[in-house]
Amino acid sequence: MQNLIIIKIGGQAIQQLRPSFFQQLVSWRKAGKQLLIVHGGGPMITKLTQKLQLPVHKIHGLRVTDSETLALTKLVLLGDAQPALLTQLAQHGLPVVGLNAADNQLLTGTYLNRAQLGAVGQVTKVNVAELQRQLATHIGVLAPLALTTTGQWLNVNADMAATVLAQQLQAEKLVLLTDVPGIMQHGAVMTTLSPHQAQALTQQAVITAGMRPKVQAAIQAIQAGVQQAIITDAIDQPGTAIIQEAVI
Ligand SMILES: Nc1ncnc2c1ncn2[C@@H]1O[C@H](COP(=O)(O)OP(=O)(O)O)[C@@H](O)[C@H]1O
Ligand SMILES: CC(=O)N[C@@H](CCC(=O)OP(=O)(O)O)C(=O)O
Repeated sequence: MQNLIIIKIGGQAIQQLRPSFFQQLVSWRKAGKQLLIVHGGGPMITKLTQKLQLPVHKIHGLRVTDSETLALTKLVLLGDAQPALLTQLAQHGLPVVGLNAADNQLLTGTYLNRAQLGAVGQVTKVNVAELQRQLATHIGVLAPLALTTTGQWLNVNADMAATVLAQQLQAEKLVLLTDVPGIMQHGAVMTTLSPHQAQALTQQAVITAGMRPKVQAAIQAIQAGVQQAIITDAIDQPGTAIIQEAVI
């Protein structure tokens, strides 16, 4: 889908969307773009987990998800984060549809490392035809959950889910909208980042925590043929563009 833009919105970012975000969506739609939003909700999941005095444990930005945490994750993503986003989009006159893995087997997944991470998954199959049908008329708002072939729910990092979708739907652009203006080094935003630089900065612990899966996801998208992958805090700001390694 050459005219498809996929936007991943982090949980923090959902709560601080600016008027320019909605204006950009309106103008993309006028220009004939199809839009799919993959939403996060990590901070809200953490808040509820802590409120219930359950442990929060992350490994390289991925939430270790036992059965209680999985139940809370589904509750927050489908009962709080997604409706919060749908309401804001609808208030700006945008046609939206809320989606999740269980709608016509939209996202199928497998466990990433069950022994270490519990019910954390990766998306292995996308029901492309169903998504194309929905996106022809609506802005899709999709939760980062997948279902195994035997019907087990999996918690998927939203950046990773957005990337697989960008690959499988052959999106022209992937925007990872977060709470920082881009990848920072020495207090400044890097305008571009290559896979080689990303590896070095991760080893030097400049890129840490939730930025790790985000950067890996953006690299994977570019390497799979998505033309643009951007990490930014505002949809109309350049942020950090992930670029292919220069050929010497
Ligand atoms: N080099 C870096 N540049 C910018 N942010 C970084 C960097 N390394 C780690 N981070 C952290 O990554 C966070 C973004 O990841 P995350 O909290 O998972 O966001 P989101 O919820 O939007 O997916 C930033 O708020 C910041 O704390
Ligand atoms: C496996 C895993 O870590 N899943 C994420 C899913 C939500 C998410 O990615 O939300 P943000 O984009 O707001 O961080 C989590 O449980 O936090």
